Amino acid sequence: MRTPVIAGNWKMHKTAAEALSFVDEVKRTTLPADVEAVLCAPYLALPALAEATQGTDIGIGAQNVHWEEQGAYTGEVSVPMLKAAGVQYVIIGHSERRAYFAETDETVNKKTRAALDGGLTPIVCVGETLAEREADKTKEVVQTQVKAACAGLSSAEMKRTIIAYEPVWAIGTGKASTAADAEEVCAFIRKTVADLYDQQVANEVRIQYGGSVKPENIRSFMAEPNIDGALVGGAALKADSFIQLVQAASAGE
Ligand SMILES: O=C(CO)COP(=O)(O)O
Repeated sequence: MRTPVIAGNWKMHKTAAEALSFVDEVKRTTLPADVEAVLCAPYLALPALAEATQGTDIGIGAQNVHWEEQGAYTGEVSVPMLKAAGVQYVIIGHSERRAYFAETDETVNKKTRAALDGGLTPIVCVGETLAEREADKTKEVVQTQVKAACAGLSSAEMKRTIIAYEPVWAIGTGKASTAADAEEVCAFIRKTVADLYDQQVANEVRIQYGGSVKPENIRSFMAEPNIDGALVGGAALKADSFIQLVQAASAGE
């Protein structure tokens, strides 16, 4: 069975010191062993977080990465740099990066390729805007994004890739998708992977839902067969809320 992944995306929140006090609080509880818990922090907090979580089951992720290993790319950070800092995951192609920082399906693919080559687990974000949903284009948009992001990946690489379905209209709005609607799209993403690879690969790929997930609604998403966890923004900024989200994703709940 697929291990659920609950990943907090802190976006542009928390200094290194604030990140450390969050982790101190999380470390005071025992998190369920059947859930992968990940914190995706701003670059500057990553080395401290990686050190503070050594010997725990908490994974650490970045929120972006460049596809080259090094070079004249002012302001960028590479996969080997993240690896050296103790990072294991990286969010790629978040809708905020697509909208504000000109990320395209092509750069998302290059970053996914680089992450996998360098031994990081990519969390690739896909999702439609409100206008696209209203124009009944959700599946078309998501399929195009998944196909582009995963172009050229081997079956083994695809299995290591996490896909996060994040409808743009649900992010930070307090208006989460219904669990049924999210399930429909996540099932469609799994079918897209099955068509691109085979059913076995599709069965192993983890697909998260993201967009206004909170402790109060996470159980409804986790109850769906094709939703394997969540990518969480606002509700992952407080340790007690993050702990509740991870606990709610456990089969023991
Ligand atoms: O963008 C998100 C996670 O990547 C979702 O953010 P919110 O949980 O704040 O809606």
